[in-house]
This record gives sequence, structure tokens and C-alpha cells, in this order.
Amino acid sequence: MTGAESFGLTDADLAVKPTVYAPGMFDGKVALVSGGAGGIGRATAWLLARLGAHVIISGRSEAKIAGLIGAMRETGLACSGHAVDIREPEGVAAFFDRIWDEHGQLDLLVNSAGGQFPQAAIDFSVKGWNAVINTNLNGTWFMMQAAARKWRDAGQPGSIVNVVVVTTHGLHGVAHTVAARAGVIGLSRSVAVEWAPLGIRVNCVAPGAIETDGWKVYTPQVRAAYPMTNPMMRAGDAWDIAEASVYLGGPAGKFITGELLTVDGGGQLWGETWTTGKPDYFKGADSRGADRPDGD
Ligand SMILES: CCCCCCCCC/C=C/C(=O)SCCNC(=O)CCNC(=O)[C@H](O)C(C)(C)COP(=O)(O)OP(=O)(O)OC[C@H]1O[C@@H](n2cnc3c(N)ncnc32)[C@H](O)[C@@H]1OP(=O)(O)O
Ligand SMILES: NC(=O)C1=CN([C@@H]2O[C@H](COP(=O)(O)OP(=O)(O)OC[C@H]3O[C@@H](n4cnc5c(N)ncnc54)[C@H](OP(=O)(O)O)[C@@H]3O)[C@@H](O)[C@H]2O)C=CC1
Repeated sequence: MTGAESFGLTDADLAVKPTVYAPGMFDGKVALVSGGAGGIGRATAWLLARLGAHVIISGRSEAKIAGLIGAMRETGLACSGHAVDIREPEGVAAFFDRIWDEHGQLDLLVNSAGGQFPQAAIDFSVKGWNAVINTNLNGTWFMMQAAARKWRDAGQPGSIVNVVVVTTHGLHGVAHTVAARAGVIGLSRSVAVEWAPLGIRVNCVAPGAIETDGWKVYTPQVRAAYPMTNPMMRAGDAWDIAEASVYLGGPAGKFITGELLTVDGGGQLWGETWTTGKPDYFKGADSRGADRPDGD
């Protein structure tokens, strides 16, 4: 942790953090990272650029994108960026037109844009539900489809990595995002088959608790529980997800498609999943069943 207001790896960290990958691995390649100025996206952008790619960074906030581009260019890395809301299909399509106008190619799309707010599902408003589904399922789909259409039309191969969430457990307070991410995982498996003849690979990475600024939407108590969500008893960092995405999305993953790689320190094997706070009902054995309708 880097301070009260900021979580996870800084640009200074990301500029020098050792990587398992070979320098020049992405020379001549162009990569797009949505949510690229967020925590996981930022690490992915730094890694891909350090490996030789020209990295295009997108997100909603121009200021965040500009800050990252400044930091990366200062170290001599090739990058550019555009503010694009992934929930706007026309804007997404225009963005991909622009990428082809400027670069004539795209080799890798990493969809890291996403997020949710913690709330008990029974209290979700229609607007809140739609905000999370539109962001994480529809927005990711608009990006995937726009990229695939460009690759098909240009006769070029391509690769997509979708950053999702672990969906194997019942996670309290995030049912909307789990629904959306399960949709993305199923969608990715389906189009991995449909798009294989086009030379397009589609994979997903499911992070466990990864310390980033995205954690700011959770309370200190919830954040304190994150390291206990896996048997390693610690949070991961954004570099763990960046290196996983590069593995699946780059040449090391050339025979992998439709796959889901979980990077959670073994969290999906672990018992404790109440990351957003435990409902009162579950807090003690004494209260078990005391006031719960049993359906009889
Ligand atoms: C087993 C292994 C374990 C593994 C352990 C797993 C750990 C999981 C930890 C996961 C961590 C992360 O993903 S962290 C990284 C992700 N980053 C984030 O989540 C931050 C970004 N989040 C967001 O931007 C928002 O939540 C999101 C909805 C997605 C964005 O959409 P918008 O910008 O359109 O949202 P807003 O305009 O703010 O809100 C739209 C509506 O959503 C609802 N809404 C928004 N915030 C709300 C809130 N706090 N409480 C209630 N309702 C809310 C309201 O209805 C809002 O409308 P009004 O009523 O009109 O306002
Ligand atoms: N950190 C963690 O513990 C975990 C994270 N994840 C998932 O990984 C992904 C990345 O998370 P992380 O980097 O930690 O979170 P951040 O909040 O740091 O980054 C997410 C980025 O997504 C962008 N974004 C959100 N909505 C939109 C939109 N509609 N259009 C374009 N960009 C958008 C935001 O950019 P801007 O502010 O400019 O809009 C933000 O920078 C998310 O999907 C997250 O839910 C999954 C499991 C655990």
C-alpha cells in the first residue's frame, strides 16, 4: 500500500518491476487496454509497452489517461490514449476506426474496464443493476465485437483477454458483477469457437483480491478482509494479473482459447468468501436459523 489515498503499485514501481517475459516480445505490435489507467489496466499497459508494444490506453477519465501517458512517455515507452465509455457502442466503433486509421492493426485487446459497488442484491435498484451489467457485460461485449469485426474485415488475427471476477463462489454484495462476469466467461467460450476460424483467440483472467485504487469503493473493514480470502493470506498485485494477461494474450498462449485463468492465490479453494462483509445471520453459530424462514 502506498498511502492512505492510494492502493497498489505506482508508476515508479511499474516502470522497473522485473518481468518473466523477454524484452522485445511485443516489438511491432499494437495493444489496447481498456480501463488502462486503472490499477490492473495500468500494470498491463506498462508491461506491454516495456515488452515493445505501442499501447493504446482507454477509460472514461481523460485526466487519468493523460497522467499515465505522461509517465510512460517519460521513460521512452510508446503509448497513446483516448477517452471512450465502453457502454456506448457507437463511440466504441468510432474508436476502433481511429485505431485502424492510426495504426492499421491491433494485435491484442485487454478489457480491464469494469467495476461495481457493494450492495445486498435484494436492495439493487434497476439503475444500479443496469449500471453494472452495462459496464461489465455489455461494455466488454461492445469492445470484443468491434475488435473482431476489424480483424475480420482486415483479414488479421487477434487476441482478446477479458479481466473478470471469480464466479465459482457465492459472493455477498456483488451478485450483479458476478452475473455480468459469468456472462463474459460464457460469451468468451462461445466466441472462442466462433472466431477461431478468423484467427481470433479469446480468454479470461479472474483476479482474486488485487490491491488497486479500485478498492476505494470498499470500506477499510472490507479491505482488511481481502488478504484472508485465500490460503496465501495476502492480496495479489496488479503485476500478477498483467503477467497472466500477457501469457494468455501473447505468443505464449498461441494454442489457448476460450480459457479462464484464475489468479487468486488459491482463493477459489478456500472457505472464506465474505469479502464485502458478513451478513449478521452468518456471524455466529448461536444465531444460526434463529430468525430465518425455513420454508416449511
Ligand atoms: C472467492 C474469491 C474471492 C475473491 C475476492 C474478490 C474481491 C473482489 C474485489 C473486487 C474489487 C474490484 O473489482 S475493485 C475494482 C473495480 N473498480 C470499481 O469497482 C470502481 C468503479 N465502480 C464504478 O465505477 C461503479 O460502481 C459502476 C456502477 C461500475 C460505474 O457506473 P456509473 O459510473 O454509471 O455509476 P454511478 O453513476 O456512480 O452509479 C449508477 C447507479 O448505480 C447505483 N450505485 C452506484 N454506487 C452505489 C452504491 N455505492 N450503493 C448503491 N447503489 C449504487 C445507483 O443506482 C447509481 O445511480 P444513482 O442512484 O442515480 O447515483
Ligand atoms: N482489484 C481487484 O481486487 C479486482 C478487480 N477485478 C476487476 O478487474 C478490473 C480492473 O480492476 P482494477 O484495475 O482493480 O480497478 P480500477 O477501478 O482501478 O480500474 C477500472 C478502470 O475501468 C475504467 N472504467 C470503468 N467503467 C468504465 C466505462 N464505462 N468505460 C470505460 N472505462 C471504464 C475506469 O476508468 P475511468 O475511471 O477513467 O472510467 C477504471 O480506471 C475490473 O473489471 C475489476 O472489477 C476483479 C477482481 C478483483
